[in-house]
Amino acid sequence: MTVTDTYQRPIISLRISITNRCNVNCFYCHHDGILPQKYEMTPDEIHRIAQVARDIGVQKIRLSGGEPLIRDDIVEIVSKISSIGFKDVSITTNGTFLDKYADSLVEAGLNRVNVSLDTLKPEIYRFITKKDYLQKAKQGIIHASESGLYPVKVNMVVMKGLNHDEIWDMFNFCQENGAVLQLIELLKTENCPDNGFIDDYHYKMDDLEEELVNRADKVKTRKFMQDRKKYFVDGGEIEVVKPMDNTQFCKNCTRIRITPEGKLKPCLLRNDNLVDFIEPMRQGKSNEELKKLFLKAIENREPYYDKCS
Ligand SMILES: Nc1nc2c(ncn2[C@@H]2O[C@H](COP(=O)(O)OP(=O)(O)OP(=O)(O)O)[C@@H](O)[C@H]2O)c(=O)[nH]1
Ligand SMILES: C[S@@+](CC[C@H](N)C(=O)[O-])C[C@H]1O[C@@H](n2cnc3c(N)ncnc32)[C@H](O)[C@@H]1O
Ligand code: SF4
Ligand code: SF4
Repeated sequence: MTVTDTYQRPIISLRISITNRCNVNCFYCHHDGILPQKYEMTPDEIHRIAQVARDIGVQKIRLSGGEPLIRDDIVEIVSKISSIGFKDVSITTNGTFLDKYADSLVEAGLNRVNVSLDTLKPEIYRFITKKDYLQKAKQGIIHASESGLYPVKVNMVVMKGLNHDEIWDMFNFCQENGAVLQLIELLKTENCPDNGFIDDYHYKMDDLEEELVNRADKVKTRKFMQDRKKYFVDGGEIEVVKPMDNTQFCKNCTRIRITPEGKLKPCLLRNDNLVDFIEPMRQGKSNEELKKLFLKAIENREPYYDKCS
């Protein structure tokens, strides 16, 4: 059974934000749209949430944050989720702990990772993250590929005047390491730091997409993945994530989220329609009652760039 929202969008994927903590400090970070949090859920609580999600037809789990690999119990969390039997269990990470964890995560049942890396230049990496972890992040990607996680995607937020001239170098790095390149539009959410970064660095991806169309041997549209385009170039793959003002993107959104404090979050860009899940769960509600909370959150879903425009 798959549940569909009032806009006929099937809910296929749950994104669990397991922490808002991070070991780096990217100046543009939207923390997956989540406001500052005091608490984190335990591995058993995360496991139960995933079970209820499975019961309402969710097929894919993504762990994100903050930096998910900052949690000492990350392997236990992945192992508990994987034991449920999802089609796909993945993590989005800055990669700096991947060298340490990749093998244990594979053993725990993780299928794949997206690793965020915006630049191959040490000084730009430091400017973006305030840390000197470029080598660690690159090593994390290399180790992830070698450990059998597949596909490994490299998430590159494209920024005007900062890294937009590095796209093809990054593509070469991905090609060398068997990774897919994912080019992401810089986005502002209500919890983003108010440092004027959009005015300074927002890069319109239109010219780039034109170049990709010309260079690609083949283009695919990922229907249940927000209608995203995937370009096949010189034996490699480049995906483009361009959400801003994109009604097609929201029209094909099939994901729901949960915050580190256990509130169901119907949309990345909103915090006014959350549904508390953890308190009822801690009070001992049955799976049937908890399923209703998922359905309530799904009922709250609206395509953001349709309603707001
Ligand atoms: N507006 C919007 N942007 C999103 C959403 N999900 C992801 N993004 C953007 O896409 C970027 C990449 O997200 P990831 O966590 O790597 O996952 P993904 O690319 O959505 O998922 P896969 O392609 O399945 O690996 C994030 O940085 C967000 O900026 C969403 O639901 N809405
Ligand atoms: C919030 S991070 C959390 C996971 C992990 N710490 C990481 O960096 O991959 C998830 C993704 O969001 C992206 N991201 C963060 N802030 C963004 C913004 N303002 N616009 C677009 N993408 C952003 C990051 O590059 C990363 O790929
Ligand atoms: S690594 Fe991820 S969570 Fe940490 S600051 Fe950067 S984008 Fe945000
Ligand atoms: S409705 Fe649009 S903005 Fe909201 S989570 Fe889905 S794709 Fe993102």
